[in-house]
Amino acid sequence: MSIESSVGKAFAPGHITGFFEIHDDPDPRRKGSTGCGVVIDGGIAAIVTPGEEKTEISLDGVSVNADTTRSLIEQIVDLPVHVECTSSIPIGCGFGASAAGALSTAYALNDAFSLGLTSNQLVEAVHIAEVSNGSGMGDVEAQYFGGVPIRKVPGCPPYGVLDRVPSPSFEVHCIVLGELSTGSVLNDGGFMREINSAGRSALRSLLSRPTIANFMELSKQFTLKCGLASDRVIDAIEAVGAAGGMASQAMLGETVFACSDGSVKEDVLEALSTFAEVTTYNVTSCYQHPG
Ligand SMILES: Nc1ncnc2c1ncn2[C@@H]1O[C@H](COP(=O)(O)OP(=O)(O)O)[C@@H](O)[C@H]1O
Ligand SMILES: CC(C)(COP(=O)(O)O)[C@@H](O)C(=O)O
Repeated sequence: MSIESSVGKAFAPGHITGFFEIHDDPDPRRKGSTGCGVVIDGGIAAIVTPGEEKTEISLDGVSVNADTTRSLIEQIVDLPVHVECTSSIPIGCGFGASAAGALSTAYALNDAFSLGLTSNQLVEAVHIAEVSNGSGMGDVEAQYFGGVPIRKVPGCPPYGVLDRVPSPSFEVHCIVLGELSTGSVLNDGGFMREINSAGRSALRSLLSRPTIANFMELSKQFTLKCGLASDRVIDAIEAVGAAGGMASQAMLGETVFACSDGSVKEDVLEALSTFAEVTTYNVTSCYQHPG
């Protein structure tokens, strides 16, 4: 395919982190987070074409800086490109949008320009872009792994080690109450001490009982311990609990995510909808119930 006619298209899913711990390292490939979250069917789609004088990125039709995506592009191509992103997740609200935007762009560039890179190589480039911009620490590994990824060892392949909470597909219901900048939290030493100690003990407990119910409970305890939750986030989490469901804060966002047994789903949706509009996503996981 000639450069003039190259078009690449790809989609990458969002990832909601329930709890995490940051591990520093001078090597960006080894720096990252451990923790657990859910990969959802909403995410970011990218269409890539050759650019003219300079690289241009748009998000839902508006021209954006998109520093993480820009650093990713600079690592894998040396010509200007045009990237059109379309998002079905909120940006800056704990859905891993920066990683989803860069990962979909990476796949689309690989396709458009026949770069011949493997998935692991693309994930590595996105991971380096995320870590060096401070926009995420482990979302991209989770997004490429799918389901309910447990990040046991930080970093991109071959350093990071992942596993999954085994579960059939299920729904998560989300409300967004505001934005929270990932960078500002990661740079706050006070928050990070609480986060790291709470994240470490949550991972240990999850590995001794890897179920969705335990993941939700540990995520809630993490939220309460690390001191990031606003009163409204805590009120919404409690309202879901009172309706018979389980909820926690999406890290790092002013967002609440919830799941429930089918029997109380309507009550959980009603409780959440008193705070904000509810969006439901699907989490595809390891296996199906036989019926
Ligand atoms: N391709 C992209 N699509 C959407 N947002 C992107 C993209 N690349 C970088 N970003 C940036 O990512 C930032 C949001 O990331 P962050 O604050 O980590 O929140 P989250 O990842 O939870 O959405 C936004 O400022 C946005 O401009
Ligand atoms: C929690 C966070 C550090 C940030 O997540 P987000 O705000 O969604 O980019 C994530 O990247 C992780 O490593 O778990």
